[in-house]
Amino acid sequence: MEGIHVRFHLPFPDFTLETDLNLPERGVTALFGHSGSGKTTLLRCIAGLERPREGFLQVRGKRWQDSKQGIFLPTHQRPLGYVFQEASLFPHLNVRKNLEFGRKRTGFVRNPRGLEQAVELLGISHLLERMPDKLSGGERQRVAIARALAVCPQVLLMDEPLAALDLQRKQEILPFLSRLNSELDIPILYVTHSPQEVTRLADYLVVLEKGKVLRSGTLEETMTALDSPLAQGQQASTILTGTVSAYETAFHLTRMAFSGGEISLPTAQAFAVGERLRLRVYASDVAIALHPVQDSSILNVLPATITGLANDQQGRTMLRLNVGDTALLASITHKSASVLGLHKGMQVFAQIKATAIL
Ligand SMILES: Nc1ncnc2c1ncn2[C@@H]1O[C@H](COP(=O)(O)OP(=O)(O)OP(=O)(O)O)[C@@H](O)[C@H]1O
Repeated sequence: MEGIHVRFHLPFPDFTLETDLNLPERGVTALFGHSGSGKTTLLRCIAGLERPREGFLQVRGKRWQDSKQGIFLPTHQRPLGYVFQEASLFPHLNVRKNLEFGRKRTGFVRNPRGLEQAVELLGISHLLERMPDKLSGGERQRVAIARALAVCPQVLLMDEPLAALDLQRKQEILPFLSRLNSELDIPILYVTHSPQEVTRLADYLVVLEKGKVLRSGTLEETMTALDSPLAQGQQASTILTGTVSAYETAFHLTRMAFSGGEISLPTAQAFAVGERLRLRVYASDVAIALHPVQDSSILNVLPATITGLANDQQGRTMLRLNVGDTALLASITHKSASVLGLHKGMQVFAQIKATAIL
C-alpha cells in the first residue's frame, strides 16, 4: 500500500506509545480515543517532533524515518502540514503574509499555485488583507488550515482543529473540512475525541487506548464492530454512503442507492441523480420485524441478516446486521430480542425510521 506506514515505540515514564499501522493514501483517517490515549504523541512522532529510538515511517513510498538504518528527516524537511487546536497566526502579519511565511520556511513547495488553491479551497480570498485580530475564531482556523495546505504537503496532520470553537463556528467550518476530504489527493490524519466529527468526516478510523491501537479499519468496520466503543450507547450509529438514484419532487423525497439496496429520505433540497451522499442512521432508529411489514408509515424496510448481538446499556441489545454487504446497527430492548427469539444468522427485516444527511 502506498499510504502511510507507521511503526513507533516511544516509552515515557508513565506511558508508552506502541503503534504499527498501515493507513490509506487518501481520505480522512480519524485518530480517536480518550484524553491521554496518545493521539497527539502519534502526530508529533509523524511530524518528527518526537524521535523514538525505534521508529519507522514511510509516506507514499518515501522513507522519512527508519531507526534501523539511521534515517530521520527533521521536521522542516518533512512535506507535511500541521493544524493545531489554536490557529497561532502571526499577529503582526496580515492573512496573505501569514500564508506566504509558511511557504517560505519550507524547502519542499513545488506547486506555485499551492497558495492560490488553498485560499480557494478554504474560501478565504476576501480575508487576505485582514489582520488576524479582525478574524472570527472560525475564520482564523480556516486561515491556519490554508497555511498548512499552501506548502503542498504530502500529508495533512490536524490535531483537534475544532476543539477551541463554539458549536456555531464548528458548524461553519465542517463543510470546508468535508471539502478537503473530497478534493485533496493526500491523506489527512485527524485527531478528535468527538464521535460526531468522526462520523461526519472520517473514512478510516484508528481507536487508541493507553498508547496502543485498540482497533483500526474503515469507518464502517470500526463503527459497527460490537466491541468498539463507538457501537455502544445512544450515539451508536451507522454511516451509509451511496449515490442519489431519484428525487420524487411531489414528496420532496430523495432516494439513495447503496450496496444494501435503496433508502428514501425527505430532503428540503433536490439532489441531482448520481450525487454522492453520506447518511447517518442511529442504531436506536432501526427496528426489527420478522416479516416484511405492510401498511406502515416506515418507508425503509430492508431484508437483513443478524451477524452479531451484544448486551448494551440499560436493558438494550445491540444488533449487528448485514443489509446486502453493508453493516447496520440496531438497538432494541432485551425484551424484544427475547420475544422475537433473535439469534445470529437469522433473517429479519430492518425498519429504518430516520436518517440524516451528513
Ligand atoms: N514528553 C513527554 N514526557 C512524558 N510523558 C509524556 C510526554 N508527552 C506525552 N506524554 C504522556 O503521554 C500520554 C499521551 O498524551 P497525548 O497528548 O498524546 O494524549 P492525547 O490522546 O492526545 O490526549 P488529549 O485528547 O487530552 O489531547 C499522556 O499520559 C502524556 O502525559
